[in-house]
Amino acid sequence: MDLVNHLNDRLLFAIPKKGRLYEKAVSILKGSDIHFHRSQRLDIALSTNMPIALIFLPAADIPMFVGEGKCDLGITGVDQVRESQVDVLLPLDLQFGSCKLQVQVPAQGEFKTPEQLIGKTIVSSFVHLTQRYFAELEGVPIEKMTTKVRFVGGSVEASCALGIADAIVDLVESGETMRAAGLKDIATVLETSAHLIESKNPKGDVELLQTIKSRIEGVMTAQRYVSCNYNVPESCLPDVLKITPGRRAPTISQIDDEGWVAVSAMVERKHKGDVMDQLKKKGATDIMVFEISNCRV
Ligand SMILES: Nc1ncnc2c1ncn2[C@@H]1O[C@H](COP(=O)(O)OP(=O)(O)OP(=O)(O)O)[C@@H](O)[C@H]1O
Ligand SMILES: O=P(O)(O)OC[C@H]1O[C@H](OP(=O)(O)OP(=O)(O)O)[C@H](O)[C@@H]1O
Repeated sequence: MDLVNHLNDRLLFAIPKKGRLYEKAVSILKGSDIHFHRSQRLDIALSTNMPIALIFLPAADIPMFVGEGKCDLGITGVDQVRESQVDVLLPLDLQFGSCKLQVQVPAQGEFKTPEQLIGKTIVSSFVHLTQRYFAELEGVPIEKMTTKVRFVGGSVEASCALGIADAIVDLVESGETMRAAGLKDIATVLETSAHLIESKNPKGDVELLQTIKSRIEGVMTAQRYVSCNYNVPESCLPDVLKITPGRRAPTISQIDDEGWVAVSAMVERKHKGDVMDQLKKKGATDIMVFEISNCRV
């Protein structure tokens, strides 16, 4: 199939081709009912049910493609967007790929603060963010800074042990990689998570773009909330509605039992245990929690 000619009338959506963000990005596409089949080794997949082409790219390259309007939408980390210095919209925090870009030094070494690293050598895959951070620390423009920043594409954590860096700037989530390399963090340059990113000059159909955004927003909401349903004496309503105010408002229905009503409300998944305990104490019965498989908000 001549894939390139099939791209003309499609909205182009850039997806990380591998690494930390890949699985979750693909599961968001699935949750959004964007069907596709990706042939082995091909980095372009045409959606089989929507006029969308998925372009699988390295997470670091996605901001550039979206920033230049070559792709209309993308999924990547805020760290990659800031490092690329491109101007894109960030309409949705996808709430995965959360970590921090941190200044790390040998745990047993002499450096305790980032100021002590002024004039030293720092190794990172994020050279622009590192330069900007140390230039600000020195209070001078990047061209005048004395701190040296060197690029390494991967295994940055080995740089201090190998004698090519006094400190590194790298991503930290659990801290395991950092500790295993004998390093500790002394400052945070940036907090990041995966976001939906959007071109400021989209070439694709704007209505379709809105539909995709709304579907992804629905997937995020479905992941964040559960539906909580219970029966309660009408006299207890003021108390229980304080516990389950819902996203907008709870649904209250009459039931075939004099003086009783049924309540249905969206509850944050992380609070569901507490909410059920509190409802029981305030007189609710038959309390049930259901998964929301999808929704539009
Ligand atoms: N440990 C982590 N925890 C959470 N998110 C992370 C972590 N490491 C990286 N990320 C996020 O995932 C993005 C891609 O990182 P990843 O290491 O998967 O890159 P990659 O595309 O596989 O490239 P590389 O080949 O350079 O490793 C990062 O920019 C960051 O937003
Ligand atoms: O704090 P932690 O939970 O240990 O995570 C941090 C590590 O995760 C990332 O690398 P990744 O494992 O994705 O591999 P990479 O070095 O090939 O990018 C990052 O570059 C760190 O090395």
